[in-house]
Amino acid sequence: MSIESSSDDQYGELLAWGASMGITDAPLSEQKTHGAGQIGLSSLCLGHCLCIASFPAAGGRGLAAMRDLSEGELILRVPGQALMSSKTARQDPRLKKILDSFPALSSSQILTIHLLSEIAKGSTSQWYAYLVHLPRVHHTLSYFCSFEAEELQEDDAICTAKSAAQKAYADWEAARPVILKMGLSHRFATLKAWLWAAATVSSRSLHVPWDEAGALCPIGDFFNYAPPGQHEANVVSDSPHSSEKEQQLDDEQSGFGLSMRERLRDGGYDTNLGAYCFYARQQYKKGQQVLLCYGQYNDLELLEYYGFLLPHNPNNMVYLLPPDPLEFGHSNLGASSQHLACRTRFHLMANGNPSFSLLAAMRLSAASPALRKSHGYHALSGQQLSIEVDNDVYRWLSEKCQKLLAKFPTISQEDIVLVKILSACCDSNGSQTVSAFLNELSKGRKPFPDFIDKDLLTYSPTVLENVIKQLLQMMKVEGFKKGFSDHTKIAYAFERWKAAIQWRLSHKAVLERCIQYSNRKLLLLNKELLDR
Ligand SMILES: C[S@@+](CC[C@H](N)C(=O)[O-])C[C@H]1O[C@@H](n2cnc3c(N)ncnc32)[C@H](O)[C@@H]1O
Repeated sequence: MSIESSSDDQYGELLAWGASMGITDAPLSEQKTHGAGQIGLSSLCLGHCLCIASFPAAGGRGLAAMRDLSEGELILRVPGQALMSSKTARQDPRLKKILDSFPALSSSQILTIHLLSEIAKGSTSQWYAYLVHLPRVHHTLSYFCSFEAEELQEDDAICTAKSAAQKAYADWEAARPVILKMGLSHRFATLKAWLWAAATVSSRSLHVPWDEAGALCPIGDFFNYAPPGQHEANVVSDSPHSSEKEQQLDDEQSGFGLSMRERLRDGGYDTNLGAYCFYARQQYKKGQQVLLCYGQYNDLELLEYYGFLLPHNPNNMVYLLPPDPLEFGHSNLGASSQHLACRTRFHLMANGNPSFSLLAAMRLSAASPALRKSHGYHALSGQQLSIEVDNDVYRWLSEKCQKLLAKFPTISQEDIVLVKILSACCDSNGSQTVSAFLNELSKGRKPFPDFIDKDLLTYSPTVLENVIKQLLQMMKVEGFKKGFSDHTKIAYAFERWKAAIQWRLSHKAVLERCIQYSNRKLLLLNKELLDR
């Protein structure tokens, strides 16, 4: 972690602007009221308990604790007047007039247009000091080209990625007349500008009660993400008993849906204070990164809305439809059970265990009609119906996951090697080295230059051959060759490709864990049968 001190030139203007807007990390007791706005004591908005810092392994730029922070402490306030939302969009009389003649635009479209219009104003925008520090690049699913979407390798995920790109395109087409009517220069009306602005809104807006698109929150949007259940992520093991807490989360989520997400957020707009308030979700030591929970997301959602993946996401899941009773040679479920099937969510959790609802549905499907009628309620309360039924359930589950894994065009080892190569390419400073490597590959030579980890050679020749095939296939992708000499373009394309591979790897890992879990269950069940 490197702390970029608050007086650092790079953020000096932003921090001074923040203070002038009333943004502050000072305690409420140190707050002074000055005219209509609330101004912090300092000329800079950070420095009491937070500072901007760099965390290359956990989100890049973020906020660090400048002193020990205690759980629940109020650590940052961003007054309503500093936020950018559809409300402030309508405070611009020109934009308001045009927006009024396009009533079909969604809140997100309005916020995206507002962002583009403020950027077009340059230094005359009231948010200028904030806007110049927005990231230039995003890797959300809306940026994925068809090749990158297909590289997710799983039908639902591919469909999600393609839909995200299509939706971004459709949103742009509908918003373009507004942008043109605003008289913004052509570069603000391009699809490229739209994708960037929409991804900025998606990855940085925070929930506000008055608008479903949320609001852009200067300084508050420097917090990087930690998922709810982070602690469980650290203890995820393949032990069948490690899932109790996750099971609880799963059950609670099924029961309360969105309200669970609400509770897990550690910041929110406080109408009494008229400010977005952020609280420390745990104790932090001086220098530690202070994180925010944006909500509960699985890996695909993180990629879709925020453009990144966590190394271990305790909330990842693989959706899995339960078997039809016919697969066990039984008649169909009755109407009430079918109702259950429609209502509940079936998935494997990050540790590979089936969710409560999936297990219940599998047990009902595997039970004979007579057992289902007499003891079906046991399944609905999470209990075993019989050893034989569980035996069928876990055999089905293990085989199902093996079949799903076999459908993927690459195996996990190949994905791991590809990720290593792509990471090395992205991390390598020398664009020439990367280009030279790709050139050699395209000529049929298969070198592994120095910047690529030598331990790759410990993988089997078949794995390496398949990896080379994948790299060559990617190089044929339209548009890639055009950007061949542009290292930045290649690096971005590699980042997205790497994210797609990492996504499928974590998806496969859940299936692999489920196979191990089911097989362990089968061993235990067989032992129970023998002991009987
Ligand atoms: C609200 S911004 C957080 C601040 C951001 N790092 C910045 O430099 O402005 C959200 C974005 O930060 C990155 N990010 C946040 N948390 C992350 C994490 N735990 N790991 C990797 N990237 C993360 C993602 O790119 C995400 O879209």
